[in-house]
Amino acid sequence: MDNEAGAFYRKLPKVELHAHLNGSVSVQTMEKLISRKPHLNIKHSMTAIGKGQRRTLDEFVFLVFSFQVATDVIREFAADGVKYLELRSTPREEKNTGLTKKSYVETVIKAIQQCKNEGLDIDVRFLLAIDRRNGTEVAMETVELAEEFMLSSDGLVVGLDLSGDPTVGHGKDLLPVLQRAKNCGLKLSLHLSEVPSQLEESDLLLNLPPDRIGHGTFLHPEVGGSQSLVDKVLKNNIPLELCLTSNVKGKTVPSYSKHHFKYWYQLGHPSVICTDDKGVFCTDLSQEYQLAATTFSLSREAVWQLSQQAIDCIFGPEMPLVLQ
Ligand SMILES: CNc1ncnc2c1ncn2[C@@H]1O[C@H](COP(=O)(O)O)[C@@H](O)[C@H]1O
Ligand SMILES: [Zn+2]
Repeated sequence: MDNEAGAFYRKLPKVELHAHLNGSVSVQTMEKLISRKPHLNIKHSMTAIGKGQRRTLDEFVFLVFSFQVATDVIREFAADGVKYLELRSTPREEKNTGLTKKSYVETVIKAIQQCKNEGLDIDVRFLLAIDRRNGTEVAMETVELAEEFMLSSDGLVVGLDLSGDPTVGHGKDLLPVLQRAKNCGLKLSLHLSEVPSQLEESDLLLNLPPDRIGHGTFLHPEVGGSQSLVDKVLKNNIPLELCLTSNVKGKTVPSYSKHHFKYWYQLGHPSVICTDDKGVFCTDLSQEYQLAATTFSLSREAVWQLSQQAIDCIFGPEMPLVLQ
């Protein structure tokens, strides 16, 4: 990376709207936990994400050290010039240790507050994630938890994410749960058409409509989607969260130049550059902006506008700061 350009992207004030907490844990954090807690015999574990084995922190270790892990992740985003961050994570529990889903959410909230108290120049909000692999009942529990925290977290919990293996389950089973969440004021960001041939599911979920779309890789006709799906997205002006490295490394997109960023950006549709899993995919938001700029020949002015436009897509009630 050329230094002057690298500095520009790092200094650029940025908004990150699609970051899974566990997938955002850096190798440095993993190494730190390993060296500080040798008795725990912590190892990196390999997790299948997309079509490959990726390095993530062991689930048990992640849960036990979730406070340190979350503060590290937030500090790293802040150091990368991210001024507003929405983290998403699946509430998890560990019966043997008494860690509950509720205490997990509280821990992440405490980490957010700790970073605020330290005076870090970043505003953080939290989306609870529904893992589609866990079925409708768990999804409903997650919505109830999100409702509870929306009222008790001083506005830190703002919505829900739908994620997990996109080939498992069908969105139609989750419609009532998602509708309920929407009715009570939770914002919805849904992983949609992350893999091909999900036209029916995407169509149903777009009728909600969601407040933002994660990936939307296969919505447009050129890749087997349809014009009517595109029209729904445009009509409802639903922003897309686009993660270049994640999609190329996850092999849902053949190359950077074929990334669907081009399609939506050319339409003038709100397209927000995001990292997805910065730890897993060894990237950061500056790098993603730089990749988008070099791949699609964006001027610095255009890059600036791209990062400014992301402010209109946040779930927080208002942008408490002016990006400048
Ligand atoms: C690469 N594309 C992706 N597609 C779908 N779901 C993904 C994902 N990347 C991550 N996750 C979801 O995020 C969880 C990890 O973060 P948390 O443990 O919840 O913090 C994964 O288990 C998966 O459900
Ligand atoms: Zn994702």
